[in-house]
Amino acid sequence: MDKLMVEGGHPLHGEVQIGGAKNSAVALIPAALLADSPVTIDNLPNISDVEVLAELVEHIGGRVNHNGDAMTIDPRQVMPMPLPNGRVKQMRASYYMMGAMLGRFKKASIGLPGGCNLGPRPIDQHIKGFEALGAVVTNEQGSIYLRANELVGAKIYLDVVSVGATINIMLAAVKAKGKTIIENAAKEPEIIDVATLLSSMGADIKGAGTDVIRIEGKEKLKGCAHSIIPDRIEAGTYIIAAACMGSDVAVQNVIPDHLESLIAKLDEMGVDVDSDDDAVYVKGSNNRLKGVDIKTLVHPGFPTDLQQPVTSLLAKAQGTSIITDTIYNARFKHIDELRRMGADIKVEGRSAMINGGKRLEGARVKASDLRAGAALVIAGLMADGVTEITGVHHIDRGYESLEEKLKGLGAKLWREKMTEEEQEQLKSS
Ligand SMILES: CC(=O)N[C@H]1[C@@H](OP(=O)(O)OP(=O)(O)OC[C@H]2O[C@@H](n3ccc(=O)[nH]c3=O)[C@H](O)[C@@H]2O)O[C@H](CO)[C@@H](O)[C@@H]1O
Ligand SMILES: C=C(OP(=O)(O)O)C(=O)O
Repeated sequence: MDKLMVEGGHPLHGEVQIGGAKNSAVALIPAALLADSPVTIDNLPNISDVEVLAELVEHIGGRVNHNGDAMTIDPRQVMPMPLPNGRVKQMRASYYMMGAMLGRFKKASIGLPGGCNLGPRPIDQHIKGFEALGAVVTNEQGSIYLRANELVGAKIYLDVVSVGATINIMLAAVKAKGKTIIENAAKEPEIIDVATLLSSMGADIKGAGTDVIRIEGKEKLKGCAHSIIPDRIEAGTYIIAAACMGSDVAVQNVIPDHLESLIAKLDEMGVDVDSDDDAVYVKGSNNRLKGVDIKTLVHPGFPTDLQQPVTSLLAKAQGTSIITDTIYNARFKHIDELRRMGADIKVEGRSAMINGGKRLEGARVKASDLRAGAALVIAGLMADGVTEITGVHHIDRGYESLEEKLKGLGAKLWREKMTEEEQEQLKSS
């Protein structure tokens, strides 16, 4: 087990290239199972969530050829086998195997998904959608069983705007008989990306990216090639790091429109930030950043996945900031760790009150989840001395080549093996 060491105080400058979106990749790989010939996905991020999904696909008979940032999935030999609990629990998006297997075989059995622990993350809306399409869904001893004689299109109103439920229902509905309408659908760019892939496979989907998606089911879908959109959350993380530490940083291969809510908040704080077609340019700032209030919302609002990283920037800004997470009720595990580093932050309910402008000091901290890890890396870049971050496997779920990319910008960070004693301490903490 590794820990990540970050030596603070080194300014960032230069260019960083952003990879493909994790939250697209993890849906596109299961989507490929719906085709009757190979699907090639390009611009795949090199992250552990992608590896785990590829292993799941191979476990049920799929052939996966992973070469750099391209993956070809041959789904022809896939069988409707149960999916092993262990791997499924390592990530959230293994739930997309339900929609894909249901669409293809009219049945699936799969362990309950894992992913970041951010408070309760039910999947009732996914199940509501599958049931509306005609599936019988049962939950037995921690596994979900889905079975349908046939899938028939339906009108489904989501009680909660859910990215996962929207995509999962799309995956099953593209192979259902007749028309499905998803109302109150999520509008994240990754949903459009999944719809683009499915359309290239021959699916008939209209309205992805709006809150009403209309799908006309097809009997057959074919293989195709697809390139993933850039990861707006990875991009946002580097933009925030640059705002904390940058002199002149270009964050390349992004879709700036996907980052509007972040860029607007940075503007409000006094960060010098600019963009063109596929890059965002940040000029770092000194002590003149102003605290701001932020509320996370569904897209196009401020993304919850940047709530934790941006908290580290707000800890630097002068004055008081309040950040409220309306999506998750317990996404604040990074706050105790930031406090260990000297930040002055209080949590009340779904809000964190940040009294900014305090100097941060390197400390031993624990990444409890993916974006908590990102927040701690950013804090470590700003802090005096060395910050030691454990729980690095969370970071590896979603950031490709984090050290290399940050080192390329002038940061100083490295991995060290944890001693047995440290590993024991981590397990019991
Ligand atoms: C793999 C992936 O794409 N993960 C993203 C996806 O997660 P995920 O798809 O899990 O998130 P959802 O959009 O489904 O969840 C949003 C909210 O709805 C609630 N909910 C969701 C489904 C459901 O059936 N019932 C229910 O109550 C959740 O508890 C949460 O409070 O969108 C989240 C919100 O942008 C992001 O933080 C995650 O990075
Ligand atoms: C919450 C996240 O991921 P997941 O849904 O995969 O746990 C995230 O990417 O910030």
